[in-house]
Amino acid sequence: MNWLTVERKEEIRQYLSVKNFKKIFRLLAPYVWRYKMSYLAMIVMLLIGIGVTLAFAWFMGNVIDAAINGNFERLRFLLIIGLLLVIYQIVSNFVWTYVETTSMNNIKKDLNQDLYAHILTLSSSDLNKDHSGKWMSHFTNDIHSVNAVVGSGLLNLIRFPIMITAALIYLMSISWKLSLISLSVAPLAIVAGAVFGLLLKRNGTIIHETISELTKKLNDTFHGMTVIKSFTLENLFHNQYRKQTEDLYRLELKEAKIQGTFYAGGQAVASLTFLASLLMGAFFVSQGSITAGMLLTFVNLVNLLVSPLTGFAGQWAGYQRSMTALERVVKVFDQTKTAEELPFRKDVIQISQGIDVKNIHFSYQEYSPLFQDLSFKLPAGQVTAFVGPSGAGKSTLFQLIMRFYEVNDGSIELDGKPINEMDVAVLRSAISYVPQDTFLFSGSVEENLKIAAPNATFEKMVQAARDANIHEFIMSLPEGYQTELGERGVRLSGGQRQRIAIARALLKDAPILLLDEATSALDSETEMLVKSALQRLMKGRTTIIIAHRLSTIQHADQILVFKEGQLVQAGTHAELKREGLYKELIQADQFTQRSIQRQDVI
Ligand SMILES: Nc1ncnc2c1ncn2[C@@H]1O[C@H](COP(=O)(O)OP(=O)(O)OP(=O)(O)O)[C@@H](O)[C@H]1O
Repeated sequence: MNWLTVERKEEIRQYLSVKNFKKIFRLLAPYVWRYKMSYLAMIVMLLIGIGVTLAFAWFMGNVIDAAINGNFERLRFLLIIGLLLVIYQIVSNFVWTYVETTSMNNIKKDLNQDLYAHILTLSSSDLNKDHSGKWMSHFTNDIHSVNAVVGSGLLNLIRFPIMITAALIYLMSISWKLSLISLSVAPLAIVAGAVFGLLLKRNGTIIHETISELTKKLNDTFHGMTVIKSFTLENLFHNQYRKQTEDLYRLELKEAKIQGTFYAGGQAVASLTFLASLLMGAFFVSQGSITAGMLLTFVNLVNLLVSPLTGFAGQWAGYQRSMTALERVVKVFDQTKTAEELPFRKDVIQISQGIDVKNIHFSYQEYSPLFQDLSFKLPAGQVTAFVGPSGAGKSTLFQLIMRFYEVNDGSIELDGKPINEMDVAVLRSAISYVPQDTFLFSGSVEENLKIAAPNATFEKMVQAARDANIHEFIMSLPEGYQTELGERGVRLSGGQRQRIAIARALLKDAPILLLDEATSALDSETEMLVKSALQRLMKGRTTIIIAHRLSTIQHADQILVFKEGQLVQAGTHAELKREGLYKELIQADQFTQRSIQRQDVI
């Protein structure tokens, strides 16, 4: 059989397997358990509901028989029963919808919060492995599958077998011969259902992947809008997006076709079975083996039996499709957390000796080591500058000092204590990081500054802004410190953002300062404002600067020159300027050279 390729066999094996259940139920069990009373209520309602459905079949048959026999006493009794059944159904429909919706939303809310928290504790290397659009799609897409997996989908998977068994027993008690004839379609229904189920699952999995790709594209579009516009990529992006949405449309259409065929087929099977049972039943009635009422009960029961039979495979397929989405969520939870609890701000510690980088080895990818046996010291209270060509590893050293990544071997010590033995929150509370380009959150200027010290007084915050030379600018904004920043608010220039970052660092008042000097040149006035703000910030702190413009670091206590992960020179500007890579770097920067020469003369 050619069509039964290895991949197909694997696909069928996965479709029939319940192995994935374990993983997903292990993830969801605690959430379900949290709302156990709701589940208990739903299972009780489900069982009563099956009883009520069967009772309706019984009710109709009995009404007919009582009417034929002119038994009005019994009809009155049956009327009361009928009314009670209807009232129960109305009430239970309401209660069911309410209980199911609240428990599902509660579970989704809890899972959402835990997923968010888990992602916040993942290591930078794990986070960088996936596109941010993919991370987003776990929230916007995958998590909603919870409904199908532990909501109505799961309850239907419980309901159907019970319903089938109960209806079958009831049918047999009326007429086993008629039951066997009616059931002859069952194997066909099961096989057809299974095939359609597999098709639905396959298509559904691709739909989830396509949605994830679409989210990635949208994310890239919004983050890269400037690049898109400056390279006039609008048309190209639109074409790519159009293709992706058309692919999604085709897949949804295919799903609709499979589902339509499946439901129509199920309907045909159910109708044919109904007709066959009715005709055979009529014959049995004419023979006097069953009453007309029993026939009515019987055909109703056949319906109750066949629809779950044909529907079961569809449910199974939908279930598996949702499981595929949740599997992606499980994979996120399977990634090791870097901390048991979410780090929170700790009191700032003081440092006396400084940072000692001892024989560290580090690589992002196993096959290309970046640092091998690298050692140097960063004395407390001194200014150290990292210089070197692009890709030398300067930013990576910042990442290692802040423990965004862990060293593979060797250690980085703070006051003699390896940082990987320190509470990461304590370590990071001791460091102010001023990046090249500061991220501003949606919110006011005040909120953006106070992320560094939420309890700081307004006066202290204003003082920090003054020291960062940004207060005047903030006051010129329409609502001063209450002006909205971020995507929907005021946009700041590079120099202004940098001074906001400096104000944040001043407010945080940490003993270690990691400063990634902006690469883009600022105009001379702004540069002066930034420089004087930085002077104030660096005072009394153990400072490490990644220097892109060498003119700024001539007064550094030590300069470390890196090349391809190796420390090639170390010393002061005066010691290093006449030789080696440092000299080459100075020569490469004509502007810097001139400015240094001028100062040398002075
Ligand atoms: N997240 C990452 N995953 C894999 N490799 C990385 C990652 N970040 C940096 N690298 C690689 O590590 C090396 C050092 O990069 P790093 O950013 O530390 O250099 P740098 O000296 O700061 O350069 P620049 O001055 O251009 O910022 C480079 O080869 C870079 O490609």
